[in-house]
Amino acid sequence: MPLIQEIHITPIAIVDPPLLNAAGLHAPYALRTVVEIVTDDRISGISEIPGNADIDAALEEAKALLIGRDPFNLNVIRQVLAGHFGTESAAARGDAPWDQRKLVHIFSSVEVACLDIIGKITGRPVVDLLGGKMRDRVPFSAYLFYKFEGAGGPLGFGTDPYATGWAAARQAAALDPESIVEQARAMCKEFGFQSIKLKGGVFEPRVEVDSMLALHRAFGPAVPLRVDPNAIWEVDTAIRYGRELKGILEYLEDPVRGQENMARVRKELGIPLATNMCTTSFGDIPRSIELGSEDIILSDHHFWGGLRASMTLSGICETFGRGLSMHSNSHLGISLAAMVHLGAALPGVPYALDTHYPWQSDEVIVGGRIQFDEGSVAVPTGPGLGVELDRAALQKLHQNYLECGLKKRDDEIEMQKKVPGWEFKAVRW
Ligand SMILES: O=C([O-])[C@@H](O)[C@@H](O)[C@H](O)[C@@H](O)C(=O)[O-]
Ligand SMILES: [Mg+2]
Repeated sequence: MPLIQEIHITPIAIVDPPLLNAAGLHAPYALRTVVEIVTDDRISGISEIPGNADIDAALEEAKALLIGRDPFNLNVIRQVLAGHFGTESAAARGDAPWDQRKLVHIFSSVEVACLDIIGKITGRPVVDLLGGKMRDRVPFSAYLFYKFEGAGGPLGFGTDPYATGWAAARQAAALDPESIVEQARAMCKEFGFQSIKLKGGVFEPRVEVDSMLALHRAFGPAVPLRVDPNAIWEVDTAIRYGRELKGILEYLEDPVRGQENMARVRKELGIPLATNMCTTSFGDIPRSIELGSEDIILSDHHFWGGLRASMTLSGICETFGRGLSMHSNSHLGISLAAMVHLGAALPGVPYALDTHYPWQSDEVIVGGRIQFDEGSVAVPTGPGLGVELDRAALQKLHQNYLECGLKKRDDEIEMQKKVPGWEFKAVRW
């Protein structure tokens, strides 16, 4: 029986453009942590999670609980980690209840790396360990951002992996409806996406609704649209502007903060609401059902405690008539591969999944960037995740981490560097 012998935790910094959101501005680097677990018979499994020095320290602490354990026994591993880190309540997590949870992040990183090991031992792809493949290709959506001009990182994108207009469009500023339409055209041309999401919460709702109307005019009714103001609107604002968007949106994502407010907007508007901010853990489900706070839960295996937990969530969604899709943050190919295995195992994928991947240019896997074909990614067929760590790239990206000085994501501070005095407001309009 193979046992966990080594755990390597490597924080990395990847170039990220100056993207805008309700919390402020993306820093020139986004942080990720790559975890590698090695068994005593030298089988290695990998995973990638959002980077944060506190989570990295907790992962270091978890090592002692994990070394010597059977990577196949994920149930015991989770129980041991839960016993140590506890389950943090939403109340304890304050204003951002979806974030900063040690247990979900740590277990997700350990689970994905162990599934990679199990896949390599059994010779099966991770999707098979999740119950088997329902589709060969997983569809993703274009993910547009208002942004300042520039590419991020002091060296810019370096050798840009994208040859088409996307390389230029990714550098261009996008601060109004016209430039958002241009960004959408370039991104869809490069990746073949067939649905479009706009990250909102940046400008006053009038501008953002006009951007959605411009996208609708440019792409027509066949391309599903979504907008995500990251819960920065008042209930009345969401209802007023939501009415204008009725008929052109596939769903409206987190227009307002909290399950009660989401339920009020949903009842009033009658258009599907999606969330990755109000129902964000299993503990939130009973209240979500009671109130009817959303139609679609945007899962994320990094935030819901792994791939198998996301399968469990899918069953709950099916039982209670909720849709399920996927949320994303800035990420590389290890996370994308895990998302694709999960997306292939889900019983249905009625909505194209979110991914920030087009905004990144770095990669940490052998063979470079994962390819999209007509907006979809083919499910890797090799054993485990089907992607291998590029150790030279890992070292380079770790060096970026050491040099960039960032220890956690803070979009508010980044925005203040551009706009002195700018302050985050949980609800702005
Ligand atoms: O990267 C961003 O700016 C996004 O706003 C991200 O932080 C969100 O978590 C996410 O993409 C979302 O759908 O809310
Ligand atoms: Mg969202």
